[in-house]
Parts: sequence; structure tokens; C-alpha cells
Amino acid sequence: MTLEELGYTESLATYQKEHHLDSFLVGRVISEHKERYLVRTADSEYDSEIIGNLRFTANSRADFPAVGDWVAISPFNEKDALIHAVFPRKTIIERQAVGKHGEKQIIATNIDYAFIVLAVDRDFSINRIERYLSICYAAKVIPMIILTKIDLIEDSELQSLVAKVRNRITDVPLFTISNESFIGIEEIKKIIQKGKSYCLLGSSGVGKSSLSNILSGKQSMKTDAISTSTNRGKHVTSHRELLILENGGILIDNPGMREVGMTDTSEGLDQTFEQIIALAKECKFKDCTHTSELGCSVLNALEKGELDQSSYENYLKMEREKAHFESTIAEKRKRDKHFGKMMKNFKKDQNKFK
Ligand SMILES: Nc1nc2c(ncn2[C@@H]2O[C@H](COP(=O)(O)OP(=O)(O)OP(=O)(O)O)[C@@H](O)[C@H]2O)c(=O)[nH]1
Ligand SMILES: [Zn+2]
Repeated sequence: MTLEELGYTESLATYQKEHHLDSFLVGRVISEHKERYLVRTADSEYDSEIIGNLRFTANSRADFPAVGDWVAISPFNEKDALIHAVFPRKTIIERQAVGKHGEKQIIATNIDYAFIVLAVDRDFSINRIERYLSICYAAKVIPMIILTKIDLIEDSELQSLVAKVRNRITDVPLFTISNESFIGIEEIKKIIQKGKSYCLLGSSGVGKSSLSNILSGKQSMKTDAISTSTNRGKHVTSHRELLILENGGILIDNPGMREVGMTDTSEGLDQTFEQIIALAKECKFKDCTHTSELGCSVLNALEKGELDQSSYENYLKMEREKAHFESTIAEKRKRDKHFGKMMKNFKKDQNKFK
């Protein structure tokens, strides 16, 4: 396997040169388990750990490697290596960390395209598509929509669902498939590009595993576990979270990916709700909330039927969540700053008594 097949690019190679990382091996993080990283190189795989220096200079969790990252490593035996540097990330999919308010957790990096997967039966919701779109735009990942399980509904019903999506979301590629009858699968295979990285976003049960099994030609990703021994004398079992698809695409699928979305507070709203943002520029008041103001062009468009009511409601809801998230971050920063000051004063006081 070559590094290019793993997604290595010209600009990464340039970075490697410019930062004098030529003496290191380069690899991509394909799974992470308790600060141990499985790194795939052109010829092998290494169970890796970051060097102390990288740990000390890390400002936050975001400075640690994540699945999808390109890293510079130095092996010290056949299976183990040290990570010396993390290459700059092209895209970052992240979410609010569980239980830690205002903190973000990186799910995966360097993904080029995301498939937003919805089933046409119970799961179907355009609000949810808009939510995932916002996540993609915030991550700088290019979105595409896949409707699955079309074998379960009549063709006329499918046409009306597609029309409903198109009414609100005009410019994102849309595919309709069945993992049972394989209708539409070829169309997906055709657009997947060699050396580009993909992920599947969507609720549980919509057919993500079925689709990734079909695209990778594997039976089950879950049985694809490997055992690696660590130099702490413990055995960890990790799953490969990065799969090479049959036509050369790279699919990143890790447990965290399944949690992106529903509880997430999203950025990227501007790109998702382009029409509303454009209208908002014409509002009479700069700080218009588009809820009751006179001279609000968003409300005007709604009244005239030029703007979709449910899209408008979904926008307001996601704006509120975003505001809430931003205020928790601000609060956390204030707390951290306060703590920093306290420590500084404490050290000053200690020095006085020396
Ligand atoms: N009829 C029909 N059933 C499907 C299709 N795709 C998946 N299923 C079924 O739906 C169920 C869930 O599919 P999965 O592929 O496991 O869904 P998933 O999105 O990976 O779910 P999680 O692993 O929970 O995230 C399984 O019973 C599949 O057999 C489809 O296109 N048509
Ligand atoms: Zn307004």
C-alpha cells in the first residue's frame, strides 16, 4: 500500500519537508484507544504513543492525535512507535464532549466527504438533514445525502420524499439506495474517489453498517478486530476504524461518529440556511431575532410563502442551541481564567515566604 492510497497529499508532503520531518515515518491514525494510537504506514501498522514533549505542549484535547490524523512516528521495534508530530488537519468533525460543558471532542479528521444517511421509513426528517449539514459545513467536510431502504416504499412515495427534500435543500447531491436490492449502489460507487476520505453520518439503524459492508466488500466490520500488545504489558483489542473501499476510497467509521448529531450544538448554520441568512441582511434592525420585529424580511418572506415554515422553525431552534453552547463556553473560559489567576497568586504568595 502507498501513502497516497491512505489519502496522503502533496500539501502534506510539503509540510513534512518544511518542518524537517523527513527522518520520520509518516502514517495515518486508524484507531484510538485510551491515548494509544494504531498508526498505519505504507508497509505496516504500529501501536503508538505520543512523546512527552508533545504531551506537555498540548493545550487541550484537540492537540492530541485523532482518528484520520497524519502523524510523524519513529518505530522502536516491529510493532511499537512514538508519535512526534501531528500534521495540520484539513477538516475536523467534532462534537460537544459528554458531561463536559462547552468542551469539544474530535471525532475524526481529514475527511473529505460525508454521507448523511437517512432511511425513508421511520427515520425520515428534513430537520435532521439540516442539522447534519450544519455539522458538515462547520467541519469543512463536503456533504452528500443518501436515502436508504427505498425497497420498503412505493416509487411514487419516494418521488414525493425527494421533492420535499429538494424543496428545502437544493444544492446537495442526493442518492436513493437499497442495501437489500442494491438499487442505487452503483451510483454511489461511481462518485467515490480513490484516495479521498469519507464518513457516514446518521441515526442508528438507517443502514450505515450495511452500506459500508457493501462498499468495502467485507462481511462485517465488527469482526475485523485486531489484537495489539502494549508495552505496559496489557492487551488491548482495537478495531480498524479506517477502511479502504473496493474502488480506493477511504471510509472512516469509528464509535464516536455514531454520536455526532442529535445532541450536538451546531455551527455551520449560515451555509445550511443560506436563504434565511440572505433575507436577514435586509432586516430593518441589525440585531433582529426574526421572531416579532417590524421590518423583518425573514418574517415577510414567511408571510408571502417564499420561505418554508419548517425550515424557519428549525433554524430558530438551532440558533438557540448555538447561543446556549456559546454561553457555556464563555463561562468555562471565565472559570479557567479565574483558576489561572488563583494559581499565579498562590505561587506569588509562596515565593514571599521563601
Ligand atoms: N429493507 C431494508 N433494510 C435495510 C436496508 N439497509 C439496512 N437495512 C436493515 O436495517 C437494519 C439496520 O441496518 P444497519 O446497517 O445495522 O444500520 P446502522 O445505521 O449501521 O445502525 P447502527 O449500527 O445502530 O448505527 C438491519 O436489520 C439491516 O438489515 C435497506 O436498504 N433496506
Ligand atoms: Zn429579521
